[in-house]
Amino acid sequence: MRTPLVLGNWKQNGSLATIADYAAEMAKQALPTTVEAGICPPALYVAAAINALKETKLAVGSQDCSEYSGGAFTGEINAAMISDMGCGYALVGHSERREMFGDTNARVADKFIAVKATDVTPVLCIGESLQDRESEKTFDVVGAQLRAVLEKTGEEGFIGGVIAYEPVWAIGTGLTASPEQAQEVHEFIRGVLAEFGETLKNSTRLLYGGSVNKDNARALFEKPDIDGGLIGGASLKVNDFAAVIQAAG
Ligand SMILES: O=C(CO)COP(=O)(O)O
Repeated sequence: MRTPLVLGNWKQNGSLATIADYAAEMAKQALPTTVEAGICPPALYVAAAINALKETKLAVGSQDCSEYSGGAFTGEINAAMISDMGCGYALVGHSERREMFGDTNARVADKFIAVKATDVTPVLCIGESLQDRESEKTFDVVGAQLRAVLEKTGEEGFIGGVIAYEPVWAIGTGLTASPEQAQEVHEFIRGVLAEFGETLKNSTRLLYGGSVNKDNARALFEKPDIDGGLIGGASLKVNDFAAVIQAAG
């Protein structure tokens, strides 16, 4: 049995004031006890978010993690620091990092391994572009992104990690993959995991991300290989995010 997981990725949004309001409103929401949930605010606000969300069910995560363990890497934050602050999760390989900040498959694998070496759960983000999908390369691209990590970690080194499938064409566009399109790729991902071990295949939680909102979440989460979501825009509004978490229960 895989516990559903819903994470909000705030990207470069939020402030001390919005975090305080958000936490106060979230504390009033009845969230299902059967769902794990959290938000990933900008790194600078992790401490404030952890403190503000104490009275809620929400954990806090990091949006990225350095592949290096420490030293002269200006601007970077390592896995030990993310753990030290009390984060439950760290995203690695988000498409915005891959596209705009040069995160290659090899670097993302090293980031995953760095997070996995701590008590923080790594969330490996993978997904194809519109061009990939139109040229029928979805499985090639997603498979290569996933294998780049699995070939370095093996089953043992991956177990406990989470995968978020986020088709790039569905991120922030309002174009959601249909539940059938998402399920098809999730089933493919589980097939790749099976090449590395049955336990890995059965235990790994697979999240869908890309324009998930309170209206489309339930149909996506009902699919057999979709174990929750990674939510961008809709995670910034308490009522919307709470409804998405409820849809996973
Ligand atoms: O990139 C995403 C989450 O990481 C998805 O963003 P949206 O939900 O805003 O499309």
